[in-house]
This record gives sequence, structure tokens and C-alpha cells, in this order.
Amino acid sequence: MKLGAIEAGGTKFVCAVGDEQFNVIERTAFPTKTPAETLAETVAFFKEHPVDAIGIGSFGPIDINPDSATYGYVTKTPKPGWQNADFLGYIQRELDVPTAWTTDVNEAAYGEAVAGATQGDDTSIYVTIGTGIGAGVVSHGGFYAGRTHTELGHLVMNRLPGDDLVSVCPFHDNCAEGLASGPAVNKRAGKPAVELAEDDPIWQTEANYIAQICVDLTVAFAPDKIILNGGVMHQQQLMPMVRDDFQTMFNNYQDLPAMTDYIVPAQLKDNSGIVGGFALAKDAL
Ligand SMILES: Nc1ncnc2c1ncn2[C@@H]1O[C@H](COP(=O)(O)OP(=O)(O)OP(=O)(O)O)[C@@H](O)[C@H]1O
Ligand SMILES: [Zn+2]
Repeated sequence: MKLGAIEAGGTKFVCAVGDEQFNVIERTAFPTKTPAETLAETVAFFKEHPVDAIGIGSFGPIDINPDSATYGYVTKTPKPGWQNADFLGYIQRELDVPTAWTTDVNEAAYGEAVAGATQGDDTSIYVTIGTGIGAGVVSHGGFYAGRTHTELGHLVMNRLPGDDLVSVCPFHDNCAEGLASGPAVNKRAGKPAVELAEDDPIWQTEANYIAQICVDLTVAFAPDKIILNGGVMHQQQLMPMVRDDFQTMFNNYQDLPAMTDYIVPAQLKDNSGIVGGFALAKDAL
């Protein structure tokens, strides 16, 4: 059995073929261009490397309601060309294999839950802090979803005194993505964040916002574990700072696991999404 995975990001697409144990056999990545170009490139990869099913995790917002006329579409995205793009339908028409369709962060959350840091946990959350902020909630083998998928990157933040950054989110002045995404940190720094010293006060601000995200996720979903991943988390000093700030803010409101077992890095690193796609593909068979 060959399993296919698509991790569709706003910046790049990753396509991969795996075996039943989720080992990667083939993998390719290419920049996200127009839907016509990018989906054709995706289909070409899977025509060259056929699979029995494909799990897709896409940037969004996406339509995840199977009863909707636009199920499988990317919907109201600011990404040029992708508004109302029939992503899933195109893949199904061209490749004719069973598919699974969810958000990019749900896919990654699932990968970590089946084969990574949150294996064995009933409820787990995967947060990425990169170009955007997003989070996927896996609970009892499924994804939390309501009217539509969650938009946890837009949780409202308590703005820190003295932080006058103009939010990078076009919709919200005080949301997580607007104040704490990679572009927000770069903007606050006035230069690429990688050039900041490890002890720059900007990391205190960043850790505080990430801790706020974790507190909100904790009270809303009562997860067993929260994974923090994404480009910004390459800053190794952040994780302990986030745990400290979390404990101060949460103030022992509930008994939680030790912080080092509660707020944790991803285990599969760059493969969380792809492995999640394989697992979703297997489920779809
Ligand atoms: N070492 C680092 N330190 C600080 N910021 C970083 C570092 N590496 C990457 N970033 C920031 O992370 C962002 C890129 O995130 P990531 O590498 O997760 O890619 P992405 O896939 O584009 O993000 P997304 O998952 O939101 O689509 C950029 O804004 C970049 O400035
Ligand atoms: Zn926002």
C-alpha cells in the first residue's frame, strides 16, 4: 500500500509518498503559485508516483463541511488567486483515489498524535508559529470542528504595556498572529528576527504572547499536551520562557502535567504534516 500526503502551505506545497509505516519514500516541495499551476504540479507528482489514497492538509480558510456546495474549496483567503479554488475536487477528478481533507495544522497535529510527541494522548494541540499562527486540536481520534474549522491563530491577546506594534493581521489589532507571528517579530525588531540576540527583550514579549495562547488553549480544550512548532520556535530560548510565563499566568488553576511534559516541541519536526497526511490517507481507505 502506498500512501500520499499533501501539505499545502501558503508559501510552499510539500507532496510525499509513504509506506504503511509512514516512512517517506518520495518527497517533493515547490512554491505555492496560482491554483492552476500548483495543483497541476501536485497531480503530476502523484501521476509519476501513484498512491492508493491521499491525505490533504491545506492553508485556509477552507470549506470542511461535506454537505456544502463548496466542500473542499479554499474559501476567503487573502492569497492571490486562491479565493474559492476547488482544491479537493481537482485532486479527486485527476487522481481518482480516496482522499481526506483538513487544515494544514490539523494534519500536522494528527501526524504528531499518531507517530510523534502526542502519541497516546486523548486530546492534543499542535501550534505553529511561523509566517502565520495556527493550531489544530485532535480529540479522541478526530479534529475539533464547529460551524467551520477553528481559527486559533486569531485568539485575542492582552497587549503588553509598551508594545505599540501595528498588528500584521489585516483584520485584528490584537490577535496572536498579528502580534506574535514571524512577520510580527521581524516588524517589532525592525530587522530579521534571526539577527536579534538571544536575550533581546523582544523574546520576552514573544514568550508572553505564546504563553497567552497556551493558557487560552488550556482553558478552552483541556488538552493533555500542547506542541509548539514553526519557524519562530527555532529560537531555543523561547520554550523555557513560555513555560515560565504560562505558569505565572495560569496560576495553578488546574493540576497539569510537569511543564516539560505539557508544552513540548514537535517530534517529527518538518514531517509532522506529511506523516499526518499519510495517516489520514490510511484512514480514508
Ligand atoms: N530561527 C528563527 N528565528 C526567528 N524567526 C524565524 C526563524 N526561522 C524562521 N523564522 C520566522 O518564521 C517564519 C516562517 O515560518 P515557517 O518556517 O514555519 O514557515 P511557513 O511554512 O512559511 O509558516 P506557516 O506554517 O505559517 O505557513 C518567518 O516569518 C521567519 O521570519
Ligand atoms: Zn487576526
